[in-house]
Amino acid sequence: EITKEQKALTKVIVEAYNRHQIPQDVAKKLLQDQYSVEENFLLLTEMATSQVQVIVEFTKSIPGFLSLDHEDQIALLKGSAVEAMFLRSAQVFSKKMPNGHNGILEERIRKSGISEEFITPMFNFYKSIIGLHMSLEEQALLTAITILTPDRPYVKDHQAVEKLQEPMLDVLRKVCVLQHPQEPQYFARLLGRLTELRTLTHYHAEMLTSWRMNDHKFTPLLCEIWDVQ
Ligand SMILES: Cc1cccc(C)c1-c1noc(C(C)C)c1COc1ccc(-c2ccc3cc(C(=O)O)ncc3c2)cc1
Repeated sequence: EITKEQKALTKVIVEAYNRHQIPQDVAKKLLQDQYSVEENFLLLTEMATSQVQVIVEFTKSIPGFLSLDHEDQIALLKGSAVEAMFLRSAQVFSKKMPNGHNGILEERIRKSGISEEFITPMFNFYKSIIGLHMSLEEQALLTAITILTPDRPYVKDHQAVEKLQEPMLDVLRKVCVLQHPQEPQYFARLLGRLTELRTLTHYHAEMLTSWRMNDHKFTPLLCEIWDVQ
């Protein structure tokens, strides 16, 4: 069923996903005890900056990515960073973190100057992802598939990106059948999450605007990837 090549591809993606993580000293900062809106915003900015670096390194490990047109590489990263971070931060909530990160991360996000109209869809998404109980392979493959979305803005060579994304979709479909035999629609549900992620990217753009209106500062890396300031 799963070919040798597909096994090898999954192994490369899962290893890259495991290798590139937020450094524990950055993650531990979530536990410090200041909980003001300002403090939470600064902490989340630091987490997001570190997470973007992790996503860039993970993306560079995706077979074939570095052979894409360089401007397309940038367009794919800019177009998928927020979605990859939603997926990644969702894993924090679903892993019952030993040091209780998930409750703390949720509390800081809820108190960081994000308006209620975005908080609701955001945590509905988190709930729906957690409810899927994704395996590590599924998380890693879904993140790679999200990054390799051909129809991001400014991508020139759609076909080259499709050629990388399709084998990932094929192996994810087979992994889902193997790991959720009792749920034939599981793969379709996973892809449905990617559609929901697109709407969150739209909300996120508005979140950025409202933060900027209240004169919140971002790091140079976030300004570059999100085209702000
Ligand atoms: C608020 C929001 C929601 C979703 C996506 C984005 C980009 C934003 C968002 N939008 O803007 C911001 C900042 C700039 C205020 C954010 C904040 O993003 C993040 C991104 C990632 C994480 C993150 C990722 C992995 C972790 C691993 C571990 C561990 O393994 O122990 N622990 C903590 C971790 C924290 C937290 C906040």
